[in-house]
Formats: sequence, structure tokens, C-alpha cells
Amino acid sequence: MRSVYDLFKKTLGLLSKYRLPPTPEHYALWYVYVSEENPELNAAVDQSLGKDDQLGPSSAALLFQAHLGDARWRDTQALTASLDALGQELSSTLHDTRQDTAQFQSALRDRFGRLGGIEEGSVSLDLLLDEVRNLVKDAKLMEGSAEHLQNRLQSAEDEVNRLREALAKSREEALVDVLTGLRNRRAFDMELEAMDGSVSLILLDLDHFKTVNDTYGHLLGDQVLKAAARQLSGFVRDGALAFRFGGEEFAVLMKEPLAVARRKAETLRILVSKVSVTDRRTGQKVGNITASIGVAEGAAGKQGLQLVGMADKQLYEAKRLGRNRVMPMSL
Ligand SMILES: Nc1nc2c(ncn2[C@@H]2O[C@H](COP(=O)(O)OP(=O)(O)OP(=O)(O)O)[C@@H](O)[C@H]2O)c(=O)[nH]1
Repeated sequence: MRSVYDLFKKTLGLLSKYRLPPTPEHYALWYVYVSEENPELNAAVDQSLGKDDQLGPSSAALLFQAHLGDARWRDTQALTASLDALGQELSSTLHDTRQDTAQFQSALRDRFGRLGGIEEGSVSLDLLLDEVRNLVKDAKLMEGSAEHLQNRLQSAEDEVNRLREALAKSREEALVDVLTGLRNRRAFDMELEAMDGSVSLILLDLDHFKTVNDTYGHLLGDQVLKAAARQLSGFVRDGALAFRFGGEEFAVLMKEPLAVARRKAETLRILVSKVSVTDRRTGQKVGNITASIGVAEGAAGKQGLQLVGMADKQLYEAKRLGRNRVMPMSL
């Protein structure tokens, strides 16, 4: 058995090898990887590392989301499971009721058959009364069963409606970023997987955002993120979709070729440079916001992860070359 110390050492080794900032997510990702608790995660990480043995923060975040998940999404999954369970219970209730009804029908048939076979004068009144009494008893039983079914159906329907509403709300919340109102990373993953054919991805990361936070405070940093998100929302049209990809990173997905996406990325870079936020308390202005942008074109659907990896690499290339620039992949 590997010691915790061993796992810890390996985790730190991987964090530094792939030059990922030591965030709790990155730490969790590598810890689960070295402890080999989640074979799916290990396979996905290995695939993402690819031939060039690299993994950027965007790919790491994507892997974290996909395999270690977030609480709100787990709530949604739990609600879906409850709805499924309720559906199963309902169908078994209906099945039981069908059986009760069939039994009642066959009992009725028997009794009517017996009554029909009775010839005038050949049977006592007591026997006849007994048969009628039994008929009434069966009918009462059936009535009770029908009433029970109706009650169960009614309460199941109420429960289904309640769960449906909770599910719709939870789904909505699980796909929206609370701070910016843009769709979040989970929504991005789902959208990319649902798309087919070739798509372009613009990955945008605000430059030196830590300095913005350190200089003006986290709250003003949040305002800058919101303002950048507004620029993105205003910018996307013609079916393009904007997302908050994580932290100070945003994504735009579009069904356009690389050349068009590259031009749009340039427009987006200029739009972000116009972001300006004023601190209401001090009157201080935060401006000069710049962004580095990676652009890639590739297959959506199940292979979408590769597209993210390509855009991520271009984004890091843009950072490496001095930031505040667009780096499209070469075709
Ligand atoms: N205010 C605020 N800051 C955030 C949020 N999410 C992430 N950040 C901050 O974004 C900063 C990202 O810092 P780094 O990853 O070091 O990157 P950077 O300073 O932008 O530098 P480069 O990306 O290399 O240009 C960190 O300080 C995070 O705390 C958020 O929701 N609000």
C-alpha cells in the first residue's frame, strides 16, 4: 500500500512538472490521479497529456469538472434518479392494479357463470344470497383497490411535479455561472459534446488578473469579470455561444472556420481592452485590461476535448509571447 506521504510527494511532483498553479482543483486532480482511485480519470488525463506530455490549466479544469464534478450538478443527477425511481414505482403500481383488476374480472366471471347455471327451483334462497353477498364483497374490494390506486397516483403526480420543478431549477442553476450570468463550464462541455462537425473555439484569458485582485481587491476584480462577460454577451451572435470557462477565462464556441474565428477573436480582444470599472468608494478606475486569446478549429462531439487542448495551447503561446494578442492554431 502506498503511504499518504508517497501520494503527497507524487502529487506535488506532477503539479510542478506540468507547471499548474497549486489550486485545490489541481491538487485534487493529481492526487486522485496518483492514487489511481478513478481509472476513468486516469485514462482521460493520459489522453489529454497526449504525445507532447503537456496539460494546461484549461484542460486540467475540464478534467476536474468532468471527473470530480461539482455539487450542484450532483444535485441535478440525484433529482433525475428520484424521478426515475418514482416512474418505476408508478409503473409497478399500475402493474399490481392491472393484476387486481384481472383477478376481479375472473372472479366475477366465475360467480356470474355459477349464477347463470342455477336453474329455477334447484337452489335455496340462502345460497343465492351468499353468491350475491360475495359479489358485493368482491366489488367492495375492487372499489378499495381503485381508491388506493387513485390516491397513490395523485400523490405520485404531486411528487413528480415537485421534482420536475426542482430539477428544472437545479439544471438551470447548474449550467449558469453565478457571478457573470454566462453559461458555465459544465454547459460548455455539454454544448460541445452535442455539436457535430467542425467548430471553432476562442479561449480568452484576462492578463495579469491576479495583479488586478491584488491591487484593487477581489470585489473590484469581480466587477471586471462581470464587465468582460458583458462584452462577450454583447459580442456573440449568429449562433455563437459565450461561456465563463473558469476563473478569469472565457470561451466562445462558433460554427465558423478558423479564419472567421480569428477575426472575431481580434474584435473580442479590442472589446475587452475597453473594459473599465470604477471603484464607487474611492473613485479609482480600473482600466487597461488586456486578454490573451487562443483560437482553434476542430471536431466537436466526443473529440471536443482535443479542440479544447489545441485552443489552450494557443492561449499559452499567446501568454508566452507577451500577452494581449490572438494566437490561432496553424492549419
Ligand atoms: N475577483 C476574482 N478573481 C478570480 C476569480 N476567479 C479567479 N480569480 C483570480 O484570477 C487570478 C488568476 O491568476 P493567475 O492564474 O496567476 O493568472 P494571471 O494573474 O491572470 O496571469 P496570466 O494569466 O499569466 O496573465 C487569481 O488571482 C484568482 O484568484 C473570481 O471569480 N473573482
